[in-house]
Amino acid sequence: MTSNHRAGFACFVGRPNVGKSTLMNALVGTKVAITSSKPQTTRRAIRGIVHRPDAQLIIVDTPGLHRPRTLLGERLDSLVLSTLTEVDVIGFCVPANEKIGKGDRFIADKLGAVKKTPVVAVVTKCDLASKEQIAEQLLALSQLAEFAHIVPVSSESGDNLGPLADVLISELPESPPLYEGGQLTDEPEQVLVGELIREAALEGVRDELPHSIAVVVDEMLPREGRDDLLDIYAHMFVERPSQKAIVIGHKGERLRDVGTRARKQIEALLGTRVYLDLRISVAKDWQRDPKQLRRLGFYD
Ligand SMILES: Nc1nc2c(ncn2[C@@H]2O[C@H](COP(=O)(O)OP(=O)(O)OP(=O)(O)O)[C@@H](O)[C@H]2O)c(=O)[nH]1
Repeated sequence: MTSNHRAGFACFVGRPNVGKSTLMNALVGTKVAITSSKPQTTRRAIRGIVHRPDAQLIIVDTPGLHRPRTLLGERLDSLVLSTLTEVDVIGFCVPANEKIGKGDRFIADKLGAVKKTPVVAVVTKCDLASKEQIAEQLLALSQLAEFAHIVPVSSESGDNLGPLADVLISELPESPPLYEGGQLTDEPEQVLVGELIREAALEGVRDELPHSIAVVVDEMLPREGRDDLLDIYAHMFVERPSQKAIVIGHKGERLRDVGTRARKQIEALLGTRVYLDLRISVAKDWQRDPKQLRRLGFYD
């Protein structure tokens, strides 16, 4: 590995419907490569990873930025702001075919407060705008705030996605890859869902059981007759009965809590309501059994 390999986290913000999800998917491609993560990595839901020989760009989800009308809205906002300070670069998305409005200005103001994180303005949906419109939008953005870069793209045609990745990567710190490469999966969602459950289960007990929890997602299927609800059946494995007791907690309270937190993260990731059936079993000494390890999704 070369010494100037870069790796880090990016997130995309912007009004609803400006093309954030489409852009993230276009950058990452259809397949998501995730295997075991190294412990220092983010707690946020991972949308995908751009793997290149020279860099690893990890794109995380941000909860929506809203104009706060309620206290809850304000709390949500501070959550968003804390996410923004945890990433290495922020992509601020504005569509090429709509004039900059109040909503965009509100978000730009918020981003201005996140001094430490560089912001790249991304003009999305350029295939829907004329050259003049795109030029106007670039100018309007340059007058709106101080951006590290301004990049016009189209997720639809793929125009300029490579240069956008270059620019985002240029803002990442020098670092070896944070996630193991290799192992492409056809079931990225299933793998991601397993990661989210494991993260939720580890929260608060990381010191006691750092590497002793594995998660297998057995099945993910839409509830019959409903298109807005996904049933997920997952299994957590620990190595010993004493660890099972820790994860379950007093009267099952902790396990319920893990389920609720994981479910919320999964819903945010998949954009659908989720029913999560989460079981826990003891798989004796799974860490020492290579076959079990592979089955549980560990490739180290
Ligand atoms: N023509 C065109 N349409 C696009 C492009 N990017 C996104 N869209 C469309 O714009 C709409 C909104 O895109 P999303 O990616 O869902 O937008 P979003 O910002 O993630 O929306 P929220 O999840 O509501 O925040 C969808 O209908 C996309 O198909 C693009 O580059 N060109």
